[in-house]
Amino acid sequence: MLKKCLENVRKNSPLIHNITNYVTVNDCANILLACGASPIMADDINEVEEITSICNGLNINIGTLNSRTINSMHKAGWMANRLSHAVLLDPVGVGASELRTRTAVELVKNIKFDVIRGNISEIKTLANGSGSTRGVDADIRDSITEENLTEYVKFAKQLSKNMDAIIAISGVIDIVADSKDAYVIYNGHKIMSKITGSGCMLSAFTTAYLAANKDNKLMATVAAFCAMGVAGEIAQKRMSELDGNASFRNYLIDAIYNMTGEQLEAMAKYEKR
Ligand SMILES: Nc1ncnc2c1ncn2[C@@H]1O[C@H](COP(=O)(O)OP(=O)(O)O)[C@@H](O)[C@H]1O
Ligand SMILES: Cc1ncsc1CCOP(=O)(O)O
Ligand SMILES: [Mg+2]
Repeated sequence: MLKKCLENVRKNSPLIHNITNYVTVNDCANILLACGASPIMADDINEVEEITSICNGLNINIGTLNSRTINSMHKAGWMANRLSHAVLLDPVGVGASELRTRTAVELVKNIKFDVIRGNISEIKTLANGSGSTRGVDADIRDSITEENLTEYVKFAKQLSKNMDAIIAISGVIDIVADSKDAYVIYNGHKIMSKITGSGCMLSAFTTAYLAANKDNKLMATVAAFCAMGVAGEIAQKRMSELDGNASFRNYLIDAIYNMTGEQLEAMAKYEKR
């Protein structure tokens, strides 16, 4: 199943429209190319509907939100919904400011998202309308552990029901859930939290998996999460003595570029809950 999802991305080569932040925009473009998809970044109100129309998926990321792009996000989301394209929200830093929180809540209200992908603090904040935050990073006190996993799985399923979207939570342990089923993913490496953009890349990448696997969006999301975690493990193993987070970022993209379906199946560590 994971293999098929990966291969469908290479076969279908979906074009992904990204309205995203200016911090990690280049990494998002490169991870999409690495997996066999194509990126286009566009956020001007006068072109977003046209751009979305020629694409297969839309990735909305509020990382460097500004008043101009909020309207573009709504317009693009509306068009993507109308065309039944895959649509994903990454509520980066929601809770850090009133503008981010209000915008994320409004987006969820007005756009039908297939997947909402964030770290645990972002997802908790979105669920409650407020919450603890460390800017764009998760608050350590929110971490998903073996002890609270059952509780978080229940939370993710309930939130999926409330928001009518797959809830995809990343961190040391990842949870991907719809209202009925949840998958827990154990791949990844702690150095992934030492680069900016691992979450943004995962969101862009997941949008490509959704666009290429429209008949099973839950497993498409699980496959994307496993693949990103596996890539993190491969990239970390490749590091030598003088390598740091900059090399790791490149190795991560390389690992996605070179990943085979067989490798993904062999290295993926996930279970149904
Ligand atoms: N400590 C960790 N151990 C293993 N994987 C991690 C760790 N931290 C982050 N990851 C992985 O990094 C990717 C991005 O997740 P995360 O850091 O939660 O996103 P964000 O950058 O949006 O906060 C995911 O694939 C996640 O599984
Ligand atoms: C640092 C930063 N500031 C605004 S957006 C952004 C990038 C966040 O990327 P990620 O969520 O993938 O760590
Ligand atoms: Mg993030």
